Amino acid sequence: MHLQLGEGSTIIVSSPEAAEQVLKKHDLVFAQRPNFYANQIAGYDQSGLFFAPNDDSWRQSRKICTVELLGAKQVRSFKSVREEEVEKLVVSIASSSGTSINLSEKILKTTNSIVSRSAFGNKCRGADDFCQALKDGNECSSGFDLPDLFPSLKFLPLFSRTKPILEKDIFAGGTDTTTTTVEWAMAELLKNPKEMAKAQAELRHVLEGKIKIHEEDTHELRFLKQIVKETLRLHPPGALIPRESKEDCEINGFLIPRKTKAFINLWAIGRDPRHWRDPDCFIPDRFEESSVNYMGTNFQYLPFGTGRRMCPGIAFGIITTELQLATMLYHFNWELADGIKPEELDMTEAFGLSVKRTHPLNVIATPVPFA
Ligand code: HEM
Repeated sequence: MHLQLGEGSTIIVSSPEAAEQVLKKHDLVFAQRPNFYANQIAGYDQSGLFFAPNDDSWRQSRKICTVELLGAKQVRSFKSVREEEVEKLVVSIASSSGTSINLSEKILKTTNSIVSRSAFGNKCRGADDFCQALKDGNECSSGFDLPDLFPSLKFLPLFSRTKPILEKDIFAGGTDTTTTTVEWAMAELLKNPKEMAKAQAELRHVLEGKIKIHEEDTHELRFLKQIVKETLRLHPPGALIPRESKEDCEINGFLIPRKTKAFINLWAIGRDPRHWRDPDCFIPDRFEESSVNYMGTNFQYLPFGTGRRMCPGIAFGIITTELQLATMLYHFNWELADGIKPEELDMTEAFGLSVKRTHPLNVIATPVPFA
């Protein structure tokens, strides 16, 4: 779809086939992000990684990100942080058991603590302000400190330019997307009690009365992993990936001029009826026998994007999501607050940079005695 927005051309890419053209065949042409006015504010004048132009500084930043911060070894090294914060979540939910709680808020706080402790070594000064700012879409006034968690980074060339990434991109990118995923997964499970029961049966069978869930336990949770995949198909937090062409190219017989903005519509791609049976239904089982994965090679399923600008935080995002979900489902039974029936749960999506729920998830949690 072509939109003429002011002087610039914009294309919306809504099919797996067209996404493959843009993100694979013309990957290098579309490795830029558009420089919107909003980016200049939210993206700190393109100084962060997400909105950075495709240049040496971005390459250096990305390397630091993938090797020093978000590589498999680094992600593993933050295991105790994730487990501690998720344990606090359990305590916090248990303290309000039997009464209505705003689960969206609790998930946001937990993810925020996990990401900030991993990125900064301690809880973000003004974490509550930051959570509020994420909810409101405003700028956080508190600012962040970068302690000496990664002292070696200071000696890398361009460190002063990459510092903002550690401070803002990782924090904001990691918190918002992961929170949204956990929240939608819980909402879908509350709306689909059969899937909830199946997930809890798997957990209680695999964990067999364990008091505490460790990250390794999630490896065996096949159905839980399918739930996360299905949630990201229906609710990709970054529903529109922004890219821009750096030179003319041809796609499906159309000339796409230089500086055309392209939005890859992951939301539409994940619900394409030519590729997905009952596309609007939450059916985690569809991934049972499927080889479709997160790695960006299946163009009908791109929740983390693909190519040069693909998300570097997949491992961090997935384990944080899985651990929170597994723990909440294992330790508690869940129902919707205010007498709302599963089929009545409002699933309206809010307008914003990431696709969140319009209404918070108000629930009642009952602790499971054996857990
Ligand atoms: C469920 C969780 C997450 C989802 C669904 C997600 C999704 C995405 C998507 C769709 C993109 C754009 C990719 C493209 O243009 O092809 C992206 C980029 C990015 N993500 Fe994530 N993300 C998640 C978690 C994280 C986490 C935990 C971090 C860091 C801690 C992170 C950091 C980034 C960064 C820095 C970029 C920009 C990469 C670049 O432009 O080179 N993300 N993410």
